[in-house]
Amino acid sequence: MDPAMAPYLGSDIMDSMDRITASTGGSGSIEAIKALRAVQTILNNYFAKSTVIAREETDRDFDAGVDGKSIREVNRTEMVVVECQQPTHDNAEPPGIAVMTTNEPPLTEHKEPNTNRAELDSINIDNETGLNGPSQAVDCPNGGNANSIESTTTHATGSEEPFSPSTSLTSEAPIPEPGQATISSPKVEARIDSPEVQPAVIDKPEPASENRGEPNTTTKMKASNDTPDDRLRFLAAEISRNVDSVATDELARVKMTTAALELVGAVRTPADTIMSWFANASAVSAVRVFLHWGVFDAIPAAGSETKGQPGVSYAELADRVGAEESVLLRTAWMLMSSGVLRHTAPNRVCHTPTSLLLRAGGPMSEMFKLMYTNVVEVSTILPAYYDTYGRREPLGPAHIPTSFLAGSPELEYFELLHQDEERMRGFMRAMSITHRRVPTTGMYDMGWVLRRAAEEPERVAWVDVGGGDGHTVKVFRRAHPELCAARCVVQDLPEVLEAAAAAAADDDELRGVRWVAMDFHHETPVHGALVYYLRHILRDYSDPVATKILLNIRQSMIAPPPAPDPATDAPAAAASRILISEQLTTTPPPLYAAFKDYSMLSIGGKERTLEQFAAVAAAAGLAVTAVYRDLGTPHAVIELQVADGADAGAGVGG
Ligand SMILES: C[S@@+](CC[C@H](N)C(=O)[O-])C[C@H]1O[C@@H](n2cnc3c(N)ncnc32)[C@H](O)[C@@H]1O
Repeated sequence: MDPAMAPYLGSDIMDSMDRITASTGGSGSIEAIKALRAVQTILNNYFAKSTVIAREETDRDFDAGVDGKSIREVNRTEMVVVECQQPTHDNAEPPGIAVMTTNEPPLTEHKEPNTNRAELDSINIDNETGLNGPSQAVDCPNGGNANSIESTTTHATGSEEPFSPSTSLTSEAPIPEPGQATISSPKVEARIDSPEVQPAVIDKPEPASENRGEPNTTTKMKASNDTPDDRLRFLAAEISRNVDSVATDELARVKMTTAALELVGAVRTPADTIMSWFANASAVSAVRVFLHWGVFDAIPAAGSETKGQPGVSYAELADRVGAEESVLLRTAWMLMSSGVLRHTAPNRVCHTPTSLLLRAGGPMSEMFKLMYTNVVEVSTILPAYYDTYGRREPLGPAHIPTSFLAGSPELEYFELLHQDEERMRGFMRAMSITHRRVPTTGMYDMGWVLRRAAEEPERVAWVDVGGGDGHTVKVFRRAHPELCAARCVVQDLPEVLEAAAAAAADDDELRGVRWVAMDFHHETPVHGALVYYLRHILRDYSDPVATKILLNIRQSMIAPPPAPDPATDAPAAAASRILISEQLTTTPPPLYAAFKDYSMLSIGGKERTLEQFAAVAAAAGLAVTAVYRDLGTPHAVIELQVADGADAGAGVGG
């Protein structure tokens, strides 16, 4: 897009809005159509820009698998310190008052938020621990054989990450009011990392997309939301404001998408809204058919033009997939009008970045299939499911809608997946692309973990509970090469780890990581680790099941130490912490967050609010001690420790 156009796009919409509100009778709908067109122009320009990004991602995801190094790292964390129910020792914070927030300034290079670089640099690296060694270092204490699986038990349930909503009518972030990513207090006090880091007073910077010498967005927004028309003007301005940075700034992209989609929704008629659901559903249906026929693989990729012509003719394509040309054409039209495929004159069809992601074996194509089953197919039996089990949340882990759909209600979700090896592999592949939409690094302050790992070399530093094929550990170790592989453990079901450990043998980034087979419904075999990391685990389960999983982990944790004993002056072992990396749902959630929660119903899981996480934690004898919230997505890291008075684990060791 020509950047010179940027200032005019917003005013175009605003002019149309003015004309809508000024007009009466029939002309109002004409103006509404003009406004919609203006919004469409914005969206088209936006998607033209995002196409460039998508193409990079397409190549990366498809040709090279997920490459965490090229994932755009945007520092966008807000830390919320919640009421701290413990610990009680001397250097603990007093039981806190709720909700303080910070924003980090955007960074040109990645670092973990709130991490004190100087402090990290001063860590006395012990060569024996491998903490400063090459990332493949395997000679750390507690080191294991990359290919060994250390214990075996069986089975469980789980879920997957829904696919990108970027071209459908969804909103990604919990930003009911775009622009509200900044919190109003000019100075906030943040307890960075209790109990080991002193409280700090931090000046709140403006996020990049708002820091352009324009009037304060939050103030403007509040002033502009008095009437529905003000709201429309605000949304138009919000889109305009973010145009320049949308291709480079993730937060700007999210704000712009959220505002544009809300704007479209606001100027559409209710009947059009209802019909648009079925337009989206038809595109989903067409994708499913084309996946089944192998159409996305039969269209040549860019660069393989025949006789200088892009793509392939409809007749040739129909021939390649064994379909009648007219039915192929009508299905393709559905996808062209949805921006999934591109028509070129006279009778040819080409890939777009979206359709490239749908080629067989790609992680996005696997994600599509998973979501198709869990959302679309499950929807066909949901009324019957509720008639059978009652109109209540599925408690699971068995007797969930997906197992009901499969005709095997007695099975848990992962038992279902394991019945079909290809489906299971597809699930794991789908999980591997969640890092950009569901940030892994960049949210949590890793300072204490790295420091304590150096100070307590006998302890396991990082246990990825339900870590699958280790892709998350990989991403963490790229960001923190000091995190020695042999101090990291990936725990998962035996059947998952068997394949993962074998594949890891050829992967330099995973060499030395320990693989511990287990069933988190029954045990947590690694005791006294610094961190038990649960990414996308609890959301797969109902409250009672999630509580049981946390309870099992608590048995292995070290509780916050009592006050140091002046007689011995022995330094206490750092308390173990659980880090839950998941969506933090707001009430009410925006569309994308609601959709993720709704899709979790299919497997008996749920996305949770902070209060719901705190309740599940409390039932397991744990307390929420900090929350790091991502500003660009609805995701957060919720930190738990053993609550005051609760029994804790068995002590240090592996
Ligand atoms: C939704 S995936 C999340 C994977 C990974 N943590 C991530 O963020 O991509 C759930 C993981 O939990 C594992 N899992 C399911 N049931 C389990 C159980 N009973 N014990 C251990 N792992 C289990 C699955 O194999 C899968 O790897």
